[in-house]
Amino acid sequence: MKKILVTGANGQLGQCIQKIAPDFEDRFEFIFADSQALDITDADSVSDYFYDHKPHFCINAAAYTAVDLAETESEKAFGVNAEGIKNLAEICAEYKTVLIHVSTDYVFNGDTQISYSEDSFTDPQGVYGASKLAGEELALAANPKTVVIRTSWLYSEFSKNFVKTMLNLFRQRPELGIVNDQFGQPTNANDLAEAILKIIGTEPKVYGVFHFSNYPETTWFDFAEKIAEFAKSPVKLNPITTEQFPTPAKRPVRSTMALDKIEETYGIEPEHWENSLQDCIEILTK
Ligand SMILES: NC(=O)C1=CN([C@@H]2O[C@H](COP(=O)(O)OP(=O)(O)OC[C@H]3O[C@@H](n4cnc5c(N)ncnc54)[C@H](OP(=O)(O)O)[C@@H]3O)[C@@H](O)[C@H]2O)C=CC1
Ligand SMILES: Cc1cn([C@H]2C[C@H](O)[C@@H](COP(=O)(O)OP(=O)(O)O[C@H]3O[C@@H](C)C(=O)[C@@H](O)[C@H]3O)O2)c(=O)[nH]c1=O
Repeated sequence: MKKILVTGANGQLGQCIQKIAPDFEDRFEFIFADSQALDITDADSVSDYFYDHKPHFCINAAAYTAVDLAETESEKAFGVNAEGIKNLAEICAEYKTVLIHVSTDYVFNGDTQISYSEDSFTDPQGVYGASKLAGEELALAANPKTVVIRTSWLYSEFSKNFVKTMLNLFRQRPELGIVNDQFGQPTNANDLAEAILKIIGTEPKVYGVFHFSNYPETTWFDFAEKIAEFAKSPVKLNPITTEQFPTPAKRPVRSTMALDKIEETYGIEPEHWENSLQDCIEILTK
């Protein structure tokens, strides 16, 4: 039976993969490694882990994802998101392991009128995005069998994310200002987990960069409005500008990604973000 190693297994995406793994256990053996079991920045541990387990596939769900904190923790962000990925990709190349690595829409500068394709110009606006871009490049250079999946605005019932932050704030505050001039595509991490396992299930032969998210684009404000509606919250939301909500890291104004390549190559059809959001809110509010 082929083995799938999942790094960063206790993060948001890692937990979504753990949730659906039983559906695939007739075909694959899963090895879930959290940051304690396997620190991807420790090259010797990564090497020992691969020697012990010899996975056929490695899903890298390990990452440094604190967008604002990264501005003052650049070394840490690059340590995990670039050096850590290089360690994984190099060992994957040695064992002929397919690496499925997850990246972000924050590799783009957001200054666009059309959706970004996989080969669009990258120009990250902050340290997090720059570290993720470095990770993509290192992974693709070190291991020819690498699939990089860029996704955006990830949320789920697990870990920390915008949807859970909003639900918490709705309980604490009668009124909130939410930026309405940043556009992107929210993505339920459960849908991403399904997409990744679908790619693995087809024994991937096409490598490189792919985009995956829910669709179509929206703003953080409209996203928050839907969260409030589905959660039946009485909170009052006010649309504000980016200038009215200053943050240490600059976010892209419009990071909407085109999704046709993953559909044409792997038959993965994106879900409307409102449907996927509703599923998540049902779980979080029941
Ligand atoms: N969250 C989002 O909105 C988006 C995320 N992405 C990308 O999707 C992927 C998954 O993100 P998500 O699940 O939300 O991230 P999380 O922050 O929820 O999870 C990341 C996991 O990585 C682990 N980790 C951190 N450092 C190391 C390390 N050195 N070795 C091993 N594990 C480590 C963390 O463990 P611990 O907590 O113990 O440190 C944590 O469990 C990431 O690549 C991210 O960049 C892309 C777009 C949007
Ligand atoms: C909490 C809050 C945020 N905002 C704004 C700030 C920001 O522009 C936007 C999103 O805020 P957050 O900080 O929650 O999201 P952020 O950490 O920027 O989310 C990003 O995470 C990384 C990991 C990714 O890869 C990206 O795809 C994206 O999902 O909402 C408000 O306007 N009002 C609020 O009350």
